[in-house]
Amino acid sequence: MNAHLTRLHHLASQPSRHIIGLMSGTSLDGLDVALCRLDGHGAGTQLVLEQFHTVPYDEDTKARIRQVFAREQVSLEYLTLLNAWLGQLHARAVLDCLKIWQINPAEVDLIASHGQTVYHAPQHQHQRPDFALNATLQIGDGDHVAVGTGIITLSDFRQKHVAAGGEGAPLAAYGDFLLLSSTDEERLLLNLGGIANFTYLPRADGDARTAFSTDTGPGNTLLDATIRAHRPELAYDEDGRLALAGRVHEGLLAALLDHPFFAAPLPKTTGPELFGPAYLEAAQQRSATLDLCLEDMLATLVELSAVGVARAARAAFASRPAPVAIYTSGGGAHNPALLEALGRHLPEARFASTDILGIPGDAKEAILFAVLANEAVAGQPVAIGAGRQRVPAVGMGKVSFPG
Ligand SMILES: Nc1ncnc2c1ncn2[C@@H]1O[C@H](COP(=O)(O)OP(=O)(O)OP(=O)(O)O)[C@@H](O)[C@H]1O
Ligand SMILES: CC(=O)N[C@H]1[C@@H]2OC[C@@H](O2)[C@@H](O)[C@@H]1O[C@H](C)C(=O)O
Repeated sequence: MNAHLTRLHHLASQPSRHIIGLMSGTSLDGLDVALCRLDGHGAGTQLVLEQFHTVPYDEDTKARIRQVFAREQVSLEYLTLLNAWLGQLHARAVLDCLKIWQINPAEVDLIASHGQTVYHAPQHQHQRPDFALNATLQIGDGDHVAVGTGIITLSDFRQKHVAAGGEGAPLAAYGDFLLLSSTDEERLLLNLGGIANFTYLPRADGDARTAFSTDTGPGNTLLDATIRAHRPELAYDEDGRLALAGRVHEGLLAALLDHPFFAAPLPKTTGPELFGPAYLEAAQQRSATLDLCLEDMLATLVELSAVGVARAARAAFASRPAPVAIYTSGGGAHNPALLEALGRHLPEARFASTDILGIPGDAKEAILFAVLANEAVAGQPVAIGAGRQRVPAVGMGKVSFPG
């Protein structure tokens, strides 16, 4: 038998595994690297986050990704080169982290590599009559990560979800369900990344078929793009200072909300392909706000993100406006302006960070891919959301051997 297959077989039968989760999200701020120890699998999964670091992308890396990111037309040569280049970059980032942590790569059992989403195309978004399907593309090939690190790597998690009838996202529900279901309360796990999304978790003794995750609309993506356009020296509106100094422009907000995505049924996914500069400029034109000051723009975009979350949360809890616990994660959870707006739109909710559940908010997405890899190797397809469209019960991740 192939020695790597023997190793994988051995790993699958062990009581615990060391798995590095890698996530590079829509904000292009860097690569999140989470070294996890995962004991057991399925409902018995126990997680210890042993190390976490975000390896920041330098300006050259950001610029390279932006050449293709969410763009309808790109150079095929450039995309091909970037796929390999990013895989190698991610492999080096893992080795750098292991060196800093003084851990031998041989002590790591698996890498779970999300890669970089460069284009997300659910059917409701691309609306092409010649392609009646959902599709999504992540690059930073897993073979390069495996060969570059010498560690067996699982990657390209989203294709199976699409193949089985999903939109390829959000995948958070599968890991959230295993790690964070509670016997005491129903939960929303709200991730405020470039795109905002949440997982609805019924109580652990409740009906697992009702668990699901959905995108809710923009999180930080339009805020970051707006800052970059007005103040190129700033990466984002730190601590929401500029947004807090502005006032919501109701006309612009109404124009932004006048998009079918916000009324579409759950679960749904989206990306910067939709919520990008063209969408924003069209809404500004319709509301005659092309010369709105930066502070008011940001205040309005914060409001948009919060309204998107609140509308989806109310749809998730349609029949029960009961108090609900909302646990935040992702970069937007550090933005007081966004948290203030969310509190106003969901006054019945209790907000806290996922940190108090033992999952640091900045590491959560990388951890979730480690959990998916753990299930792919040692577990079963996670059965949630049965009866809902677009939430297939599948195992996810393709295996790359280092040699
Ligand atoms: N202190 C802060 N104040 C305001 N905003 C912040 C702060 N820290 C982070 N952010 C926001 O969070 C963003 C990064 O978020 P995060 O890393 O969760 O995104 P991502 O994982 O790339 O996105 P996605 O989950 O959509 O893939 C930054 O670009 C910024 O907009
Ligand atoms: C296609 C894609 O990469 N989607 C991301 C993105 O970033 C946030 C949101 O949009 C979410 O749907 C998803 O990531 C998380 C990790 C998920 O799949 O749960």
